[in-house]
Amino acid sequence: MAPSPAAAMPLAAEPDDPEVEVEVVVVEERGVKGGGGVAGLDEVEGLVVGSYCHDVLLRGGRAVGETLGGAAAFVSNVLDAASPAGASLAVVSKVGHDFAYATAAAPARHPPVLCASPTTSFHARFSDDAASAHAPDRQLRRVHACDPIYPADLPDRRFAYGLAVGVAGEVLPETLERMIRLCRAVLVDAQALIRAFDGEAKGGGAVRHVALEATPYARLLPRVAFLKASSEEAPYVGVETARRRCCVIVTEGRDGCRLYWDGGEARVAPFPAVQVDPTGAGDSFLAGFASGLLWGLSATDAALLGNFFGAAAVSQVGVPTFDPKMLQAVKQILEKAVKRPCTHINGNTFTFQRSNIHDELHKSLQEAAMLVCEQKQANSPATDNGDICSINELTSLPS
Ligand SMILES: Nc1ncnc2c1ncn2[C@@H]1O[C@H](COP(=O)(O)OP(=O)(O)O)[C@@H](O)[C@H]1O
Ligand SMILES: O=P([O-])([O-])O[C@@H]1[C@@H](O)[C@H](O)[C@@H](O)[C@H](O)[C@@H]1O
Repeated sequence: MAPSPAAAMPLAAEPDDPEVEVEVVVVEERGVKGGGGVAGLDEVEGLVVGSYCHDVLLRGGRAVGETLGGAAAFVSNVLDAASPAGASLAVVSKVGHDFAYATAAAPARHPPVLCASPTTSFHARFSDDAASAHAPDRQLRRVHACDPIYPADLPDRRFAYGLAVGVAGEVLPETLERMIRLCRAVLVDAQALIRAFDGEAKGGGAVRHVALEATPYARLLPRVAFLKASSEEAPYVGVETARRRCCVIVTEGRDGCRLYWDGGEARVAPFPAVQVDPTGAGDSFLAGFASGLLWGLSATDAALLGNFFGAAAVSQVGVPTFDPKMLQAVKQILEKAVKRPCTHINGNTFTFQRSNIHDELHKSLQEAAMLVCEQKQANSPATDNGDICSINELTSLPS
């Protein structure tokens, strides 16, 4: 792939931070030496920080499903499936002794820390009348909150990249700061930063948003590489201010996404999906995007992979199971598209612009997306992804 010409942005390291300087050397030594995987990766390790949770899906006042949730579950599911060979993952997540999904694929691969407090749990109430792709289609209520993740909970080693993906306020500002010190590049989901929880007394706290600028996270933005927000969250992020500090990606449901960086922006087209449950779309988007960077794509091209996995997520209830044929097809497409054995996460800069393979990549991934739709049509509604109870009304969740 030809390198994108203009906009490039230094990684989020503080030049006078000795810890970060050491990391730059270590990661470059480990990362670009050839031979590892398709994209030339050799032991590139990522760090995912955020807790698994219990999700209860409600419609018309009654529970229609209970599933494993938490961005860490959706994110590790996609990264494990879509990263190039040679990339590995450490997940720092906390749950209580009541955690119901220890044997589900993501937590079994990346076991959480057990705490005395109960597992974080959310009730997601779906409305029947989501007027547009950007309308809030669910109301979230945090019913239980597990312990926060403290800086001391993070492994004491360096990572090529990190994803801060809290859902219930568990990624503390000091934890994000520690991630920034440990990881060469940090990608953040805005929902980890701007959620507040009303009236925690009975029935848990309704999720609302606060302005990012008013939070202790704001000062860390210049050291963050990418900040992802849904269109509902974007006004609280303040895109015009934030884009001067890091690259901001706004996801727009079935319309795809937009990237905003200092000096440019791009719209990235979506993929077809038969939506049965929108939960986890944003999480899966962010992980698809990160895996695109790992493959060596520019940010705008990597967002295609974000849109692809966002679309795949809405096609299933809970954490999706990917068809191996579909995954193989995606990897073949990327192997063909990415000629250069490097990853932008390992380089000195990110590039943002759409490359000359963008449209071709979209077309090829669209064919792979059709495999997801076919898989969806072939499968019975109940999925084997650790659901407590299977849902018989899948298609009645709003699309
Ligand atoms: N109905 C859909 N059809 C196709 N892609 C979708 C659909 N819904 C979501 N996506 C993909 O998932 C991404 C994240 O979805 P979005 O609804 O914006 O986030 P969130 O789950 O955080 O609210 C979108 O940018 C898009 O790529
Ligand atoms: O749907 P999405 O915005 O990508 O992410 C969701 C979170 O917003 C929600 O709090 C959590 O309970 C879900 O399991 C999922 O992680």
